[in-house]
Amino acid sequence: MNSEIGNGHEEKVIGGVQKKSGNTHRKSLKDSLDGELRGFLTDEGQLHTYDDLTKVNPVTPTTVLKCLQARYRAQVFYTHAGCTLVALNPFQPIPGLYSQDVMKQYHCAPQPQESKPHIFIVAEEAYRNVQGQVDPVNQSQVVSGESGAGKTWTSRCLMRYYATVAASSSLMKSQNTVERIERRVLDSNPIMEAFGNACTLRNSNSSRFGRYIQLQLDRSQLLVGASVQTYLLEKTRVASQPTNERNFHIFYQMTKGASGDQRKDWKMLHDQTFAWLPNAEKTLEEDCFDETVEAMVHLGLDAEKQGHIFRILAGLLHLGNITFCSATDESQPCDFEEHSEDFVHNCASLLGVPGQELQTYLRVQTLRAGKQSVLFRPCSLADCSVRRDCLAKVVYAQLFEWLVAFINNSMCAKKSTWCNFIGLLDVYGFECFQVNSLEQLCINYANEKLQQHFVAHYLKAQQEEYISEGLEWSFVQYQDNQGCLDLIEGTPTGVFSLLNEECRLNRASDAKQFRTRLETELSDHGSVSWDKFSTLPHFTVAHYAGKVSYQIEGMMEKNKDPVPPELISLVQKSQNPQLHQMFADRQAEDQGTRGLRQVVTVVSKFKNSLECLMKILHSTTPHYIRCIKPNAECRPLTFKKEEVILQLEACGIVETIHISAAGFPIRIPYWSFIQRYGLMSNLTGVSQGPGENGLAADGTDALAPAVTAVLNAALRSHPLDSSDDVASDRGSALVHCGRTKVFLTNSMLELLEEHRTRARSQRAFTIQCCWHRHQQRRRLARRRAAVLIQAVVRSWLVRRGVLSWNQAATVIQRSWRKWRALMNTLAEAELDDAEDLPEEEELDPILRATGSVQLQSLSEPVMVHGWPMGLALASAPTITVYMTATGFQKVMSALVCLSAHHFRSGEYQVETNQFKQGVASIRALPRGSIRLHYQRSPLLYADRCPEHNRDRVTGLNQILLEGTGVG
Ligand SMILES: Nc1ncnc2c1ncn2[C@@H]1O[C@H](COP(=O)(O)OP(=O)(O)OP(=O)(O)O)[C@@H](O)[C@H]1O
Repeated sequence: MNSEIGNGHEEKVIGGVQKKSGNTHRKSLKDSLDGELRGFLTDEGQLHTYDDLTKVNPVTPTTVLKCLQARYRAQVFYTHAGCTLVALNPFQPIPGLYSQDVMKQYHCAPQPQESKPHIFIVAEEAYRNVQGQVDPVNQSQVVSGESGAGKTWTSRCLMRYYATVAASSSLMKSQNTVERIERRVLDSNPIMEAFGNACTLRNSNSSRFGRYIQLQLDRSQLLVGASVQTYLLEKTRVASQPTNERNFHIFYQMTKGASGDQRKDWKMLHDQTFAWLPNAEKTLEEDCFDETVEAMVHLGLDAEKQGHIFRILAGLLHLGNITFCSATDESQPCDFEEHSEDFVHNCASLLGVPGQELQTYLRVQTLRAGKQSVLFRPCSLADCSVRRDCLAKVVYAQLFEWLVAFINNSMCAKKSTWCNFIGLLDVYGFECFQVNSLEQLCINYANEKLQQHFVAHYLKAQQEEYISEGLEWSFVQYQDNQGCLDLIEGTPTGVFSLLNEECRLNRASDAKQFRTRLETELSDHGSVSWDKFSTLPHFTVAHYAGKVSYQIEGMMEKNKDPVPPELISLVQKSQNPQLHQMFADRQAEDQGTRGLRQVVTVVSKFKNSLECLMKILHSTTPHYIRCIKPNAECRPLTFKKEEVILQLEACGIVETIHISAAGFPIRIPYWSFIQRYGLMSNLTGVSQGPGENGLAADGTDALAPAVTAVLNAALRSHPLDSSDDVASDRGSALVHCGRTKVFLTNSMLELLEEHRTRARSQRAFTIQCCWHRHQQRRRLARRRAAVLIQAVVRSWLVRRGVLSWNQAATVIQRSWRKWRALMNTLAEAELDDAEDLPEEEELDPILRATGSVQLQSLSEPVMVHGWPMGLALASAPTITVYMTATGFQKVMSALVCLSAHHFRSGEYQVETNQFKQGVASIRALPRGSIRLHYQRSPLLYADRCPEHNRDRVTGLNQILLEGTGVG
């Protein structure tokens, strides 16, 4: 990246004009602090990270410039400067900087201003202001800067942003309308640029007109329409182009992009050259005919209308090739040069006007003598050229105006459908050339007006507010340009008034005479000066951005902008419907206005339209975007400090920075302050609305003590110095309490915010504790209630269970008793038949004691309880059974066991004599053998083994067998 610093001449002379770059700027650039201290205050390595120029430390033009340069080097092109956005032109497309995703990102951000500085922040801020309906709801964005700084580019980006944002938030129903309007708004750009832009020395796509675009939004902030207002088209360019510059793009587009048929129609041969198309060999990306035609189609300009328009333009090109030569007889009109005959003919044919009349009126002036008689006076050679140029200028200007009206018709919504608007003002920046004339005076006057608006909005408003709030603060002196404005627009002794007066006097204009008049009338004005030694009459105006010297010669003629009436009548006869329509309207207009005031001069027209614009601006919330051209050669990524600082001063950024940084940029009404920060000193009880609290006797808001308490609390939170308060030195440097507002520096605001965050987190903690306690209590109470309910239910269930068990037990007992009684009876009856059992004393005492049956195998005795005895028997080869039949159940068990084993075959031997019958009695014989007497038992169920599959030893049997070692 290149970086060039100027050599700091006392006075920089640009185009014969003294720019305010001398002492001031050199001082600005050298007002740097001592190197070590500067290094301590500002980390130069981090300069590119500063998003706001008012935050660099210390805020001087030098550091600001360095910051901008560092950011530019890091390819960061947008930086805030207080309420203004500074946009540096990269002079090369930056991928992804304006993509749809980036637009959506800014649109959806909760706090867009906290994102990286971007043109979309300004766009979104304006859009949200409309959404929030904060007064004044309508918004305007003033994009300014010198030629080539990027104003048109920025306006295009803003338009694309709104088209996207409005479309993205639209409902399906309105999608078509939004797309249609959005498309049309965007399509108006290529047309306006083709007809209104040209390649100049300073910018290859320079807008030669100013424009104010109004984007109309409905209640839901959808884009429903748009309108364009244009200012001061540089129509002289049609007929005369400054050296090395070009005509309007549309002419080159036509000659380069026309088809064979079109060329034929427009009478343009391939090798045809046109005097009004200099530098035609230069090919620019703006020479894109197809794009213009496509946009025309989208906007509703059909092929027929386009044909008429292009024929008019081609006619003008042929007109430019007409040249004159003096007639041999001086009383006769000038002659056409030889080659011009064809061009006159072509021109007449393309414009659809009678060829003969065109030839006449280009060279002859008609003078009315009374109502009837008309005199013809041949024009001088110079006048002939002037008349030719006049015709071209008036036709082109009228065509441009018609196009703008057509675009407006196709985009503008009905007044009933929109309620708010966002306006984009793209105006030419401050201009000063070698030779400056009426155009520059008008342009610089417009810039003065806008600067005043800026000053009124920001700088002046700040100062006035400080004063009205009783704030004692040494202000940075800003340049009030009211003096300069009075010089230009003042009545009756302003430049414009005197110029108009001169034009209305029906006499030949004399520059020297007018200069003397100006000098006499304006001698008291401090903003005008005269170079007594200059040969050319001129006057020098001290504009806010520097001194500009205006040449008086030709100014009056330009102001009158006379159009020979015979030429107007000629085009009114045109067979070209477009041309005819354009001038039919003009006639009505001219007649009406001329009736009221003899001459409507250029400056009075311009002044009126500017006043309307200023009225609109004053009724809206303004946003400022200052485009900066980092180098005059339009080289990518080249930053020239000297050129940038001039522009920063010219657009008032330096003043903005000073005021923002030195003063108290934040001001909050007392009531709002208490609302936000009252919690820091437990002032939450303050509930009055704004203004309800009234003012104290000295005009101070009655909330002042409360505010002071909050501020003191914040100031005393300083870890090192807790004795600070509002009145202390540190306090008064950070904050000031006005009559109704608190004025804060950024650092005080940060301190307050920090304090507030802490206070809020303390409150949040307390609330959380209370809430947890409350939750805990509720949980405990619920648990207790649940336990109680469970206890009651369980006891009820137990009671119910016990009751049913009791009943069941009673039933079982009863049944059991009944059954036992029955068994007893049966057993008794059975045992009555049995033979005598051995005496009790003969039994083994063990058997008697245990009540068990002992099965004596040959190897070892086996004790068997209950029915598994059968198995034991089965596994013993020879068995001797001793039984103590102390109970009937035991006997029955033995019976069951013994009855079971007979189903097993072969492995053991049991002596039975009644195999198929049940055991009727058991006898233990003295020799150790057992004798079983079977008979059918009435207790059939007792024979049954619980195991159905008697062949297998499973379950308890298995366990028992294992336990006893059987098997
Ligand atoms: N943000 C940008 N990114 C890339 N290139 C840019 C940007 N802004 C401007 N340019 C380049 O700078 C050129 C000049 O910009 P633009 O035409 O917008 O200037 P201007 O201020 O409107 O000039 P004028 O007053 O002469 O119309 C553009 O053609 C474009 O090439």
